[in-house]
Formats: sequence, structure tokens, C-alpha cells
Amino acid sequence: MAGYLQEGTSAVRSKAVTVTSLLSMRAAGDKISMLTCYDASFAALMDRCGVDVMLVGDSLGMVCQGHTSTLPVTLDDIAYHVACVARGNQTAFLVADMPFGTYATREEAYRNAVRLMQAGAQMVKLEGGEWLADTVRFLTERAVPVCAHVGLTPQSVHQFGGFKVQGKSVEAADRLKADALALQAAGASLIVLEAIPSALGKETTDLLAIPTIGIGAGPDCSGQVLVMHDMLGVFPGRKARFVRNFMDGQASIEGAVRAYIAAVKDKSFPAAEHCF
Ligand SMILES: Nc1nc(=O)c2c([nH]1)NC[C@@H]1CN(c3ccc(C(=O)N[C@@H](CCC(=O)O)C(=O)O)cc3)CN21
Ligand SMILES: CC(C)C(=O)C(=O)O
Ligand SMILES: [Mg+2]
Repeated sequence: MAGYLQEGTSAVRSKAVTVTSLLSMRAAGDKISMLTCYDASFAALMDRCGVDVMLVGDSLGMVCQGHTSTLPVTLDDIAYHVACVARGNQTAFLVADMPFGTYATREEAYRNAVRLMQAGAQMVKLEGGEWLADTVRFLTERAVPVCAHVGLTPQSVHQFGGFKVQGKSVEAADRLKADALALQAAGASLIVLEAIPSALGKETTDLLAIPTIGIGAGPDCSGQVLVMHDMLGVFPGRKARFVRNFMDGQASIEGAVRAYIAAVKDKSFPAAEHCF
């Protein structure tokens, strides 16, 4: 797994993060730190800082490619960035987003997930609720670990009418909890909760046995994720409420990444101002 970028660096971890160690972290109450990552140099940096999970997110369509949504991102795009990140990473757990339109059927999902796993991903992430359960089972039965993603699922932006907070009504909250349970039962081993009320983030986390990773889902999730460009303050677009610029008070990118990890671990991030 080690690549040429590791020369002269010292890792904070001797053992690689796995799906098993993430489950142990949840059980122990140790918060999981996750960041998006899109290239080898940032992967090497995040790895030596001790980020637990790196996500090659389809947010790359917005932060790298300049699109206004994640919909134009292709499987080739994600596979390319996964290969780049995998070369720079040594010990973090590597998750890849399945792009819009690449998991409409379970067979198509499996074929496309295989490409991302062969590019170096250790898990794939899919957006959706109970309707995806058959697909999640099909993938996990075939040794493709799955991260589910519910709440504000950005690939549904045109169905939602914008990037809007989800799960606000009692019915929507009940629906989201039922979705999360169905996805866990189908074999998902991680789940991202995006832009939902903090109380729903806590209730969903308490209902599940698998770790929950929040982004605008309150402080009670098992871990937190942010888009790298947001936490470094370099994304020029509108800032979501859940974003904190960790470059504030730091002299280097490495300092900002270490500050983010520390704030997730000591539970000072997210604060009330980042929550819904
Ligand atoms: N740079 C970046 N950061 C992200 O977190 C991100 C991306 N890009 N691209 C893909 C999606 C899009 N995301 C977004 C984008 C905007 C909001 C946002 O502005 N939300 C409003 C909520 C509006 C409401 O009240 O319903 C907010 O105030 O935070 C949320 C998530 C999350 N993902
Ligand atoms: C924000 C995270 C969860 C994501 O899906 C992405 O970066 O694409
Ligand atoms: Mg995504």
C-alpha cells in the first residue's frame, strides 16, 4: 500500500484503519474523523495527521471541476481521484462516492463499485433510503463494503428544490430512521447523515449499531465529515451552516487538518452554530 510520497514522513498510526476498527471506535465512544480528499499530496498529508477516513466525494464536481452540483461527475472521474488518493495514503480508510446514475440497478451498482474498489477504494458510498436496500445487500454479499448516505443527499438536489435541510417534519424524521435501519439491516457498515436536525442525528445514531458520520447532523453522531476545501476556507461558493474554517488561527494546512481532527475527537466541533 505504501507509495513514494511517504518518504520522510512519520505516521501517527502504526496500524491501518479498517471497518472493524471503525466499529470499535463507535463502541468505545471515540469520535471518527473523516475528510474528503482528491489527490495524492493531500492524502499523504491527511494520513500523517491521523484522519481516520478519507472520502473521494462527488463534491469534487463542485470544488475541483467548478460545477454547481454533483450530477455531472462520472465514474471515470471518481476512479481517477481514488487512484490518486490511494497512492498517497498508507493507513486511513478510503471510501469512494458512487456518482449520480451509476447505481440505478443492483447489477450496475456492483459492476461500477468493482471499478472503484480496483482503483483502491475500500468501501463505496451510495445516496438513498430503503429503496437502496436490495442494492446494498447485493454489494455486501459480494464483498463490497457499503457506506449509506441519507438526509440531504446532494444528487437529489433537483428533487429537493435546492440544498435544503431534511427530516424536519415528524413524518420525514420517521422515514429517515426507517431508511437507516433498513440500510443497516441490508449490510451497510457506515452511514452518513447530512443536514438534519441534531435531535434526529442523535436518535438515528442511538437506533443503529453501525457508526454514523454527520455533516450538519449534530454533535451526537459517531464521527464527522467535512469537504476539505470548506475546512481550509478555499471553496468560493456559498458556505453551508455546518462548515467551520479550520485555517483560522493556523499557520499551515497541516495545522488546520490537525485542528479539525482534535476538534472532532474532543467534541468541540460541531458547535451549536454549525447545527440545525
Ligand atoms: N464545498 C462543498 N461542500 C459541501 O458540503 C458539499 C459540496 N461542496 N457539494 C456537494 C454537497 C452540497 N452540499 C451542500 C450545499 C449547500 C448547503 C446549504 O447551503 N444549506 C443551507 C441549508 C438551507 C436550509 O435551511 O434548508 C445552510 O444554511 O447550510 C448544504 C449542503 C454538501 N456538499
Ligand atoms: C460531503 C460528503 C459526505 C460527500 O458526499 C461528498 O463530499 O461528496
Ligand atoms: Mg457525495
